[in-house]
Amino acid sequence: MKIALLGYGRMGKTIEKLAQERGHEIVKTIDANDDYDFNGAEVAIDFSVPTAAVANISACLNANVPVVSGTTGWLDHYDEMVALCKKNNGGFIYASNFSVGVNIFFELNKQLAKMMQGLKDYNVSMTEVHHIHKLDAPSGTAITLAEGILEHSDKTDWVLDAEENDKISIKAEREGEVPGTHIINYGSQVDEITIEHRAHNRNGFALGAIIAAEWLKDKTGVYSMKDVLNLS
Ligand SMILES: NC(=O)C1=CN([C@@H]2O[C@H](COP(=O)(O)OP(=O)(O)OC[C@H]3O[C@@H](n4cnc5c(N)ncnc54)[C@H](OP(=O)(O)O)[C@@H]3O)[C@@H](O)[C@H]2O)C=CC1
Ligand SMILES: O=C(O)C1=N[C@H](C(=O)O)C[C@H](O)C1
Repeated sequence: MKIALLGYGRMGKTIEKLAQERGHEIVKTIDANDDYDFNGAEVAIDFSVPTAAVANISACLNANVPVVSGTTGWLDHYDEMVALCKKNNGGFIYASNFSVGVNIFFELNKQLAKMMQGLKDYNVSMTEVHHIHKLDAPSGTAITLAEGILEHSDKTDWVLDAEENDKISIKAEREGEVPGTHIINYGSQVDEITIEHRAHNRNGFALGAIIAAEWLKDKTGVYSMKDVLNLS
């Protein structure tokens, strides 16, 4: 498969290595100020920066190149990208986290939220820990986890680095080179329940994005990682 990489940083380089090991060819890498010549790419993978994602995804869809995006921090514009994909009859997948482990954790989180619904003695909160270079907070994964809890909770929203009774408090910590840790806690006066996902490196995110690209290559439509992994 011929792949174009938008964003050639930590994730772009990890994806390049794993994609080549799977027999794929990186035909183009696009960083800031590079032109959008996709050089015959059959699929594009965008792991860039929050301010570039919309332009990058639009350029792919306008060039009829199916696009997998893992960039976080731009989701206010998600509906616009969905509309553009549909208008162009293109292919598009966004996921806040492409690792198989986190996608299972997303489902576990929803199941736990369902079980805790109505148990007023417990208060839910979340902590995410990432490397000091990360531009956005809270992480995209933390937002997806919060949305999963909100589906089964009396909480009305999430709030970053603050405590409000009717909101899920998300604490964002930045520490060294941590690849990504997400912790959900239900605490009461008598005990607490904690679930945690800890990435050991970036390979899980990268492999998931490549699997998504292999899956999307000949498809049109807007999909999620749940479709790719066939999670019920
Ligand atoms: N969904 C998921 O599974 C995961 C998502 N992410 C997300 O992916 C994104 C990238 O993460 P990471 O690789 O660690 O970040 P990096 O900062 O290492 O890489 C980002 C790259 O994008 C480049 N860039 C800047 N502007 C543009 C532009 N206009 N077009 C194309 N590229 C551009 C940067 O270049 P320069 O340095 O020259 O500015 C840099 O090379 C983040 O949003 C992160 O949150 C990360 C891991 C997993
Ligand atoms: O910036 C990162 O590194 C990561 N970003 C994603 C996010 O914001 O959730 C996924 C992963 O946690 C690593």
